[in-house]
Amino acid sequence: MSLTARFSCLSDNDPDALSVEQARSFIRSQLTPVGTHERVALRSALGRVLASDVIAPFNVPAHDNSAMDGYALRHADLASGGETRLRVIGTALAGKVFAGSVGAGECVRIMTGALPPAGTDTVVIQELVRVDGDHLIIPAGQRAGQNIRLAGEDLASGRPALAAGRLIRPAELGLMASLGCAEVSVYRRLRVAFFSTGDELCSIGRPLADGEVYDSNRYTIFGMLTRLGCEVLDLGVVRDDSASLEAAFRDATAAADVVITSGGVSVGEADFVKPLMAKLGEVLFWKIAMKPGRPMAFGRIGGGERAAWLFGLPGNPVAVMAAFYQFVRDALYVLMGADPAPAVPLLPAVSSVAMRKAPGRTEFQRGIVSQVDGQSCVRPAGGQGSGVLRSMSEANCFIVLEHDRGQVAVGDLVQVQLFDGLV
Ligand SMILES: Nc1nc2c(c(=O)[nH]1)N[C@H]1C(S)=C(S)[C@@H](COP(=O)(O)OP(=O)(O)OC[C@H]3O[C@@H](n4cnc5c(N)ncnc54)[C@H](O)[C@@H]3O)O[C@H]1N2
Ligand code: MOO
Repeated sequence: MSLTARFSCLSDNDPDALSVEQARSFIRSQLTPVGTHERVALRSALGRVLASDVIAPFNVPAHDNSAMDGYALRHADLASGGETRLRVIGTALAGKVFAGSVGAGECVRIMTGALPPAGTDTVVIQELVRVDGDHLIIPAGQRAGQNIRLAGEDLASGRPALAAGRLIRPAELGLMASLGCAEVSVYRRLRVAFFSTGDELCSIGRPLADGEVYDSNRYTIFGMLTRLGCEVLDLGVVRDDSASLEAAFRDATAAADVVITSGGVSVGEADFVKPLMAKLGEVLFWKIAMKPGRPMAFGRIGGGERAAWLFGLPGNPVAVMAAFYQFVRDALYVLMGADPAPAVPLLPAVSSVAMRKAPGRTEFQRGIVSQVDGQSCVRPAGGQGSGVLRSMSEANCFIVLEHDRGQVAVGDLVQVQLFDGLV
């Protein structure tokens, strides 16, 4: 039997295919972070992963301060039932310490963020009070300590504010800035090399010959890797011959932590990729019970110091993206040091159409989720062929039809994965 025949994945219910969950946990079990760290200026840390804990060097907020515009007073001065009349003796502004102290029967106008003057313990918001010349009338029902943010309430001095492994998003940048961090220690960028295989592929910038298609996979892969913050190395289109492919694999392995290929992993005459992967390294699995993205090789290529992780993605343009988002993304996060790797939540939505689905594989349909009468509803975004990039572009989510699920009827609850997050 030829190698390509042994790597076949002909039947929809292939007993050799791993389930999506098995493939995910197997990949996860193989990987550890790349390990090398570097210090970068705070802004350059966006999208990177923290390599060491960030310990708060002081309390945040550093001092008690008012959460509202209003009046700072001594709670003990307030009558237990009915109104209280206090004399206003000055104003406390944010960024300026109020010089005096507040005695019995007195209060101070206070702005949000200002330190409560000595003697005060409570702030009453200005909307609740009446001003009568230099006096203030306060209604009953004020709680001791209300509207005062306490020192250390956000972050306590000496405690970890962020743990190593945290992916740095805008909130983390702001948090570290609030601690005065000008530089942070992050994992080095992951180096990912990729190339496309196939004699029918034409790189953009050249006219198409008969039977050729433009290579779009290198652009989707470039986009997905760049968004993940990887250092990308585009090795172009490699012809379907063993020598060129072997040279490309060696170049990629020498330069990168991860090698991604697209095409040539199925059973066609010219599908040399998998056998070569097996020759140059170790293919750990190559079939997943999913659609699209069924043939996907995962393994290690090269040896010793110069070994790289390998993802041999299928050629079909949507299969590339589905396999990347379902497996490669998480794997790259682990290699980048992210712990836990940021998960993409599965959210419930009501299907507005019937969908054909056979049990025995997980399907990732491209969908459009929208709010109808306060409820999330989803429908497929046009043609679901593995080569139809247009519906991938029009979709805003994957509709995830689980392994054991059969047909979907109108009104059934399904799970969706949104393409875009907020931050
Ligand atoms: N007899 C069988 N045929 C196929 C099977 C199967 O099990 N038995 N599986 C199908 C599935 S599912 C997929 S996915 C593809 C994967 O095959 P390959 O990884 O070998 O991909 P190719 O044959 O090279 O290409 C498939 C398709 O995608 C186009 N393509 C490839 N690379 C690019 C690129 N960089 N940019 C744009 N388009 C690309 C290529 O022209 C083909 O049309 O195999 C099925 N067949
Ligand atoms: O796995 Mo293929 O991706 O169904 O097109």
